[in-house]
Amino acid sequence: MLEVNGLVKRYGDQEALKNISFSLAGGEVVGLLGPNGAGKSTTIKCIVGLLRKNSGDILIGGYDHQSIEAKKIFSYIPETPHVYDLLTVQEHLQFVSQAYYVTDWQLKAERYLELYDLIDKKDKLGRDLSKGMRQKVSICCALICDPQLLFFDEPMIGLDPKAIKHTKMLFKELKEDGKTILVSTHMIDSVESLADRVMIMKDGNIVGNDTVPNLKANSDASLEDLFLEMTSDSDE
Ligand SMILES: Nc1ncnc2c1ncn2[C@@H]1O[C@H](COP(=O)(O)OP(=O)(O)OP(=O)(O)O)[C@@H](O)[C@H]1O
Repeated sequence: MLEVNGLVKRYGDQEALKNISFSLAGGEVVGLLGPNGAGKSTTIKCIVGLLRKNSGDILIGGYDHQSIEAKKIFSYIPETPHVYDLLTVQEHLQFVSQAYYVTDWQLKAERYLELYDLIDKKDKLGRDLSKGMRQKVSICCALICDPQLLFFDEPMIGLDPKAIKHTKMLFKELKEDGKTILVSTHMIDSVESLADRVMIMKDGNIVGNDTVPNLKANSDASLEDLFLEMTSDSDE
């Protein structure tokens, strides 16, 4: 479903991604972990085409990631949600649905709006939404087009406990439906319970890429301890 080969991204002189390669099979849920500045958001932004890569190949569903065919397959939930100031919550869902030719969007919209306590906010304009509400709208817009592949960049940030609970539930549902998910997060516990595999980044490299049981093999350490060990600087 996703193939990343030799991805390099530089910001000026700084090499934020140092030739990384990985793939996601269809139906896999993969957690992307790493300390602040490790390169998680840069990786996701390069894949979804928001940042121009310096080199490397990225294929989504076998298509170049910049192609329309690839863009039909995935949704992206950014770290910082962007909404349209002058569209209401309901209009966001209608707009995305029409762009993606979703026919039964009203029913789906109702379900997601209800799940995220947005029913009574559906006529509120984007510019009047709180950060958490914007994040909820962003998630609802991504889900309504029923993508095969989803990229979540720290989806829980800004959400209230109820929304976090429902988002975890949605992850389970998406996994059961065979969706492929790459989720960047600092919530190690959630990754441990939901992800088939974990990729750990440090300084623009992938320093760990395996299932949680394999990463833990021959060790009594928790995933959190392993993460801290793999991402520590040797002089610490
Ligand atoms: N627009 C930018 N211009 C210059 N450098 C950038 C830019 N965006 C990110 N970087 C740098 O690239 C590196 C990777 O940043 P990135 O945002 O991908 O990390 P991250 O793993 O997502 O971090 P966090 O957990 O804090 O969100 C960091 O050193 C960061 O300072």
